[in-house]
Amino acid sequence: MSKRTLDSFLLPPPTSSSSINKRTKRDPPNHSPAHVKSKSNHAVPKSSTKKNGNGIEVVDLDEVIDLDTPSPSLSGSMVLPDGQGTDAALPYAGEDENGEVLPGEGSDVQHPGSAQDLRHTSNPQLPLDKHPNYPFPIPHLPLHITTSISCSPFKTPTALTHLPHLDLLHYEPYLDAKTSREYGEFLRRELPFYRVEYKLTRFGKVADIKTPRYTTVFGVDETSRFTPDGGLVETASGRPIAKTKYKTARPRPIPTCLDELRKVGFMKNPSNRSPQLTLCRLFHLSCAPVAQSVEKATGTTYNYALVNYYSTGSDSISYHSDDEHFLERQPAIASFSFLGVRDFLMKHKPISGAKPTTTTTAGDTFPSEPTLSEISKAAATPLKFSLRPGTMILMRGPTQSNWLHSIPKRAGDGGGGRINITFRRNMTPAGTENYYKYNVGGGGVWKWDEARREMRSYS
Ligand SMILES: O=C(O)CCC(=O)C(=O)O
Ligand SMILES: [Fe+2]
Repeated sequence: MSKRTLDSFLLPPPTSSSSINKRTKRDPPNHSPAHVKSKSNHAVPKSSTKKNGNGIEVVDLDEVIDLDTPSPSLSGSMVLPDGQGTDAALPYAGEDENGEVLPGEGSDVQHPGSAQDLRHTSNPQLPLDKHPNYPFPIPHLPLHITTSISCSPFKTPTALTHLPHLDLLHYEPYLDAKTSREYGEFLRRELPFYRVEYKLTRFGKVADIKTPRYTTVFGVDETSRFTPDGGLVETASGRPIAKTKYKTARPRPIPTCLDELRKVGFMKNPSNRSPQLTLCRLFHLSCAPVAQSVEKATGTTYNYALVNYYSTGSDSISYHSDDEHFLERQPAIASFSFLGVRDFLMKHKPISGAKPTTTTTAGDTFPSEPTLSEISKAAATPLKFSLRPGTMILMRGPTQSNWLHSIPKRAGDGGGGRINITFRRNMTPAGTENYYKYNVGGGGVWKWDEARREMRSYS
């Protein structure tokens, strides 16, 4: 989420329909996998519509989506990535600020969190990465998790296109239960998280915003994409980026992150600006296998991964849409859930004005052009998904520009904490700034304490 998306929640939605449903040359060449089960043009069964505690009608999609679809046989239908079998994680020691590889052994690093020996998380065949200015060993994603991810998706997705401007693939699940649990635990245990605070000026008043969840982000830059070997970056070919100010495809410095690291003593040598590369490495090792799998499954490329951790039921994200100008025109956003189960609500933005034409990415057409009353119904009747571990939702086509989504607060511990990763394709430097500002930005540094099973503050 970003300030802009928060604004788009607080402000009345745009009334012009001119920005809706026009496909441009920049749109990704989405394809619909042949095995997608379509729920397009099907009315939602009445029995799935219930009133929630506030008397608002909610369509419970768990009763609409067929959860019992047999999985593709792992020998017959698995999606094998190119180069499968070559482990994503190679021995690596970090880099200096010029991108030179640093020696991996002999570091005299003192670990503020040294009680945590993270060795068990690593692929036993590979040495741990270290970096003199980052206090934790940099683990490799265990090989069995990488291998299992490369055999995903585990189930065929259901396409939901039965409501105006909705174009969504629902993988229930995308990763099998064991892989989901181990991967979710790996991400929670190994990634640095932030509790971002920022000021928001609205109508002349400045509000102090405290983001009600833990966040972290990994991106390469807007000209690049994840690489199969978990290495640094590879410039995307054939995609001209107008006015890019970056000459080389390298991870960006993350000044706010560096300041935080310095403040809390993560950096022993402040003149060395390399920790961000180390963190990029960590993210790359963690996320690249999933990014590659989902690129293959959905025919879209990604260059950013945003991670949310909802530690209790009080952590949440309010209604917003991810339709910022720095994403592609009709962005495809792949959203994964791990560990605790939380509700995901979606509702159509209230639209006034001319009727838009609707064609879904899957090529289906809404049976008739949606009427204003169909749109208002979709705006007044939220859809509810229970996001279970391993689930993936791909929101694409006109969905982001027309629908809002949220993870509401709920009583209790939020299922023991939930991890969410969204993969996105950022097109401009402004997107990079935005992502780092609102997902790393100001506010404290946190890391999971495995012994106490809670987030630990390093601020
Ligand atoms: O946690 C989720 O499933 C949603 C996260 C989200 O909407 C976002 O990060 O923009
Ligand atoms: Fe979102």
